[in-house]
Amino acid sequence: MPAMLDQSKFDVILNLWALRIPRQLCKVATRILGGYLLDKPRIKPITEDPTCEKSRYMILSERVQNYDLSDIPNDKLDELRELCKIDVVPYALTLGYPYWGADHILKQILPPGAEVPSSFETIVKYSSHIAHLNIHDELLPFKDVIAKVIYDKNYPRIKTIVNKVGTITNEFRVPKFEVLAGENDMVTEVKQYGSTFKLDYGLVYWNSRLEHEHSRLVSQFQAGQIICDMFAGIGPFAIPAAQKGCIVFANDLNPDSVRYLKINAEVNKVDDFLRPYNTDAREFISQMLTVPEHEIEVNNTNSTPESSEQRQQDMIINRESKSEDSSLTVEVKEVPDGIMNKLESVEGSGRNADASLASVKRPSDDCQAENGSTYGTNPSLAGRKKGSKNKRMRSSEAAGVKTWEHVDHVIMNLPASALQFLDTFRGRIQRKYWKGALPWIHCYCFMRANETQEYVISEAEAALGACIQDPMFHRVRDVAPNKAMFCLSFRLPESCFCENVSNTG
Ligand SMILES: C[S@@+](CC[C@H](N)C(=O)[O-])C[C@H]1O[C@@H](n2cnc3c(N)ncnc32)[C@H](O)[C@@H]1O
Repeated sequence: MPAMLDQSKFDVILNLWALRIPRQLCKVATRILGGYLLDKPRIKPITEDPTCEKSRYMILSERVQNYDLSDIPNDKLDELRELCKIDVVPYALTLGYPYWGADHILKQILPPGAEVPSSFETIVKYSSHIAHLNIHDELLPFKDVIAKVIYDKNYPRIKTIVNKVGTITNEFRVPKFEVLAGENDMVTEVKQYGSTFKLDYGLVYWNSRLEHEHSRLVSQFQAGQIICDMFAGIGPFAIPAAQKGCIVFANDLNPDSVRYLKINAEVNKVDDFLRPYNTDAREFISQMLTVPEHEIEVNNTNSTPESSEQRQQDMIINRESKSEDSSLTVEVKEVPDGIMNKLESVEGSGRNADASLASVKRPSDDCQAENGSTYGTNPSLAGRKKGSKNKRMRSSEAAGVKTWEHVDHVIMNLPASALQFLDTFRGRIQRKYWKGALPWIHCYCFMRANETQEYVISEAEAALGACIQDPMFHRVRDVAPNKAMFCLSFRLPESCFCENVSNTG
């Protein structure tokens, strides 16, 4: 319900002077009176003359206080008198509710000293938006009037005003909202860089303030790499990664998030590059990294252990059968050149560890040949060629990918508890089947003012049961005065291979 607001309370009446000037001379008179005309935002100093069609009122500024215009220099008045007869009239200007900004009005409504809710998160909805307020407890009695003012002052850009109710306690990280003003419609559409996201703001997690972080992390991925997103939400990492040509396995426990994730994959035309899952993150990683029974059987019937030559042969056969199956095709975007970052340069050193794969053609090999730099680590996708414009591919890129053989990056954006999920990697990967370097883990976490990076690393190491080499911290944003969100990136330690740990979970 719209709050009652006596708008006349905000009227301020300015008693000014105006000059009645023939309409056709207003332009010249404006030049002469420069600095002495009314100068207020959104108010025109030239207005209708209610008594005559052929003339206009030129409203003088507050500094002109006298009827005899003695506040205006004589040379200006002389010039004006040469132009026409000067006719001075009193002019009362009312600055009312429509004139004032939300900040000015709220300052008058709220108790003295109260912090005026000046900023709010805006969720874009084509041309209109949802404004998400975070009204502090002491201002809750004023929530309706605050919402009404913000609505009035931002309509039609903003069509719905919501306030977060209570703290987020549910595992899906979805805040509870109450609609305070405007349409009760939480389904919206957001654009971030080149991606479009549909979502129901009342059912799924969304935070526009992470836009830069989504883009920062995805900028470190290369086309053809395999990405696992354990807490994908509606896809703000997964969709842009797939748009870049990565093969993305994206999971979320919230069925509504997964519903929108699928919609967004379609909207952005990347459903061939993204496979959605709706399960617990531990179960998801288990599915991704555990070698399936049938693979083990196939492997056991062949000579055991599989030789590196056989593995290479398998991959070449895989690749050939992929390219033969061209009945369903999609177009693949060209991969931008010249992307080389810190992660990749570190990656280059680890990748060569698996020399047995050296002769298998990889996307990275193509890059190497062209740039002399080393990208990517994805033997499963051998044959995807950087820069091969409009190359015809199988319709589902994710279909043939064996994630227990290789994953390049794992994203863990559940800052409140992601560190505790790291135990799921303990002894999960079988060295015998794994190809190339171990994945990069990007684990989001909160750090309070009294906590240190060393503390966070010790938590991560305790969960992993392994020592982390060269951890990298990136400060994402401050979430409270004493609390910041970080991204901890590191290469999964070799000691996480299942042969090395007792807990093979
Ligand atoms: C902080 S949000 C991040 C969403 C998205 N990655 C983003 O950056 O906007 C965390 C997500 O994890 C999901 N989630 C919470 N617990 C989970 C679990 N045990 N397994 C899988 N997903 C979970 C929530 O539903 C939520 O969508």
